[in-house]
Amino acid sequence: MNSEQKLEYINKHIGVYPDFPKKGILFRDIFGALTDATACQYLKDVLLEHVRKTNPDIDLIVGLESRGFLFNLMLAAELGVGCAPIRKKGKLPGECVSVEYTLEYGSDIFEMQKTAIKPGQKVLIIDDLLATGGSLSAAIELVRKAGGEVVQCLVVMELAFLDGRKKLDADIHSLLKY
Ligand SMILES: O=P(O)(O)OC[C@H]1O[C@H](OP(=O)(O)OP(=O)(O)O)[C@H](O)[C@@H]1O
Ligand SMILES: Nc1ncnc2[nH]cnc12
Ligand SMILES: [Mg+2]
Repeated sequence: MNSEQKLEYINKHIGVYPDFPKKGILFRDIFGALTDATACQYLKDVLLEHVRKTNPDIDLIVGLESRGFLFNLMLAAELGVGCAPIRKKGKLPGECVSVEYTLEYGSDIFEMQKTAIKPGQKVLIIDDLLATGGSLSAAIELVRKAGGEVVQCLVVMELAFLDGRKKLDADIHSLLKY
């Protein structure tokens, strides 16, 4: 099975919920795919294939709470690098950098530990979905504030009609576009 066929299979298993969590939002639920054993395997395959093909020079994977965490340890372990979290406010101990942001259906504060990134480390940021780009934009800012260099941002799904990538000054990659 090639990567396009695997992506088609994954796409069929992603849940689609109108008006969640707010009226007018079409929610794309990655967890819907994860209950299927084959979709789990294919997600791992296509993400790794993508990173190996684009071959970014990276030292660290940074995953966004919470759905980004589904992928950051897996990618880090397979690629032989470390991983670090960006979390919603108040969850991380020690000194943190923080950024307020808005997303498609709300707003929040993201934080990252100052010690998570060694000066100049090259970072790949991973998340499940790019919508308005508010979350990824905040993540890029935090990685830079913490002393890292953003080499690539990777998401499984991109809501391309929202044009979120327009506000992101980094290399953005997505596997499924809507
Ligand atoms: O491009 P944006 O408009 O910023 O939206 C994208 C973000 O929204 C969702 O996360 P959410 O904040 O709902 O939290 P979760 O991952 O903890 O479910 C999704 O997992 C992305 O992280
Ligand atoms: N439409 C959507 N579906 C799932 N997660 C999201 N995060 C922001 N917008 C979203
Ligand atoms: Mg999220």
